[in-house]
Amino acid sequence: MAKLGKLRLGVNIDHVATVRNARGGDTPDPLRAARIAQEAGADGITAHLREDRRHISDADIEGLMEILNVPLNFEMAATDEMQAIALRHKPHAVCIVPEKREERTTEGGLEVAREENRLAHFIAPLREAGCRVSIFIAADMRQVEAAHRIGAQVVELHSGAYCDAYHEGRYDAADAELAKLREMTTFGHSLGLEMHVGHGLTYDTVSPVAAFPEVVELNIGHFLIGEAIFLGLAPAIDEMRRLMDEART
Ligand SMILES: CC(=O)[C@@H](O)[C@H](O)COP(=O)(O)O
Ligand SMILES: NCC(=O)COP(=O)(O)O
Repeated sequence: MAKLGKLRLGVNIDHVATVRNARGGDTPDPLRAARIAQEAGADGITAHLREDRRHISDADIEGLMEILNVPLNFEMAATDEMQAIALRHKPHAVCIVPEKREERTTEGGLEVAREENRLAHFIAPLREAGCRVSIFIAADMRQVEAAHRIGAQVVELHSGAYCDAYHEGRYDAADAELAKLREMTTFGHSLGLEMHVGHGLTYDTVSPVAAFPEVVELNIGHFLIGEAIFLGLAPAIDEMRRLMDEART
């Protein structure tokens, strides 16, 4: 069987900032994590500047723009405040994600189909500024089509439902979620979208997703930062990289 192209690994460093913010000081430093991640072979760094600044801060984004040699994937809600920040920094990629203040994490994908007109106008200046615009959505055909219609270049499919089902032992549901992800990566690719997947991925769940031929990037954070406590960040990334490469063979 032919070997697939190399899959990019974007390391999300949000939860280094979560630990830092638990004490309100400077450590652990997300910028240090980003440096280690890029030295360990991360192909990009992902950071989500939430409206409530619960983890990543404005200063973190500024620092990342200064120090990174790999692309920054800047995750943000579709608000005027975030658009202005993105236009000031012009990161390589901007990923538009849904946000609810009270949620524990990003629970679902963006409702693009319901807000097509507003989102098309929202992303236009980001594209004009040279950012690759990515839309974080559920594996749902209506949303993939809408993301394409509004002019997004990239779609990131939310893998949380698959990972949750797997880790809760609901294997039939996990298989069903995986099948949706598989189908929508093929469909999105057929429309000319660059296909990414992310959220909740772990060593146990990454391989089937990494084997999807049309996927070019996985964004993984919470699990890697957790593993870093036990293994160190570089070895945790190495193991994820190994599993991804193995799945591509
Ligand atoms: C958009 C996404 O899936 C992640 O970047 C996630 O938002 C990380 O931050 P939280 O864990 O605060 O949701
Ligand atoms: N966009 C998903 C992401 O960046 C990482 O999500 P998680 O691995 O922290 O759940």
